[in-house]
Amino acid sequence: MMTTTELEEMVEKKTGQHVVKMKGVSKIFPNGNVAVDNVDIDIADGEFISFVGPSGCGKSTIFKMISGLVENTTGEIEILGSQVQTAQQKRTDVGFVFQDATLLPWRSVLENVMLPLEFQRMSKVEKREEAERALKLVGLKDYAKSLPRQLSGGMKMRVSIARALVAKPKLLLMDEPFGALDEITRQSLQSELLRIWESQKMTVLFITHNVFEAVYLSTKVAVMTPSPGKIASTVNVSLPFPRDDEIRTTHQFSDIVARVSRDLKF
Ligand SMILES: Nc1ncnc2c1ncn2[C@@H]1O[C@H](COP(=O)(O)OP(=O)(O)OP(=O)(O)O)[C@@H](O)[C@H]1O
Repeated sequence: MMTTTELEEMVEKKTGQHVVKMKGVSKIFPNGNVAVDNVDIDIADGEFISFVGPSGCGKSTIFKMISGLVENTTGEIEILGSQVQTAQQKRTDVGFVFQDATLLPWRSVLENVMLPLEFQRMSKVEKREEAERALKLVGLKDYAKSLPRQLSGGMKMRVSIARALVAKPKLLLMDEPFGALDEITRQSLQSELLRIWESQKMTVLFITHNVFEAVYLSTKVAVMTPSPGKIASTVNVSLPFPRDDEIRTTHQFSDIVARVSRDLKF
């Protein structure tokens, strides 16, 4: 088991490179809504950071600015060492997972996972092998030929995660991926996600409304408050990895949950 200090050293060692750097970033929509106000945040390589906050505090807008879908009004955003516009062109570096699995219903599970590789210069055999590898990672290798409608909600989400992982992204953006799942499925997918994150050595940015989920998953939690959307605090989650289910019942876990919940109220 990795101790807290070892974990911090591991993240520290990789900290030479910041995967996301935001400085003085604001987004004011044309109707005057200040969705994000003067956000500064540096996210180190290998970090798992959750953004928690009430509806409307700017979480999705931050993700949209990182992915280049929405332009920032002020400030600078650097992703994987380049300005966001350039990062946008290197699409395979960044993977996305949303609350809705958004699978193509007429395509098999394997064909859905192969989608992001469609325009890559690889042979069909290689594409298939990469998709099979991603499906194995999420524990669905036996469902390659199934159609999405034959899967449960949790399995569909696993396919969606496999599709995001197939191009081996360095940065994975997950916008409330488990929000629509029941609590048991949700907890099992949380454990799976941590196992994948540890084995794939990528950086994950994760949006959730659920403080327990944020603390269980993350190395850091960015607590956001609304009107205007701001990062009120960044809380280090100094719990060791790998994290098993028991960790959720420890005092240390409850203390961090209490700290995040307190910051949410400011
Ligand atoms: N296109 C838009 N035009 C005007 N205002 C917008 C637009 N998109 C978002 N907003 C406003 O910006 C603020 C932040 O929205 P955002 O969707 O980023 O919040 P959020 O924290 O992701 O919310 P939720 O948890 O409900 O998804 C909200 O007040 C929202 O109404």
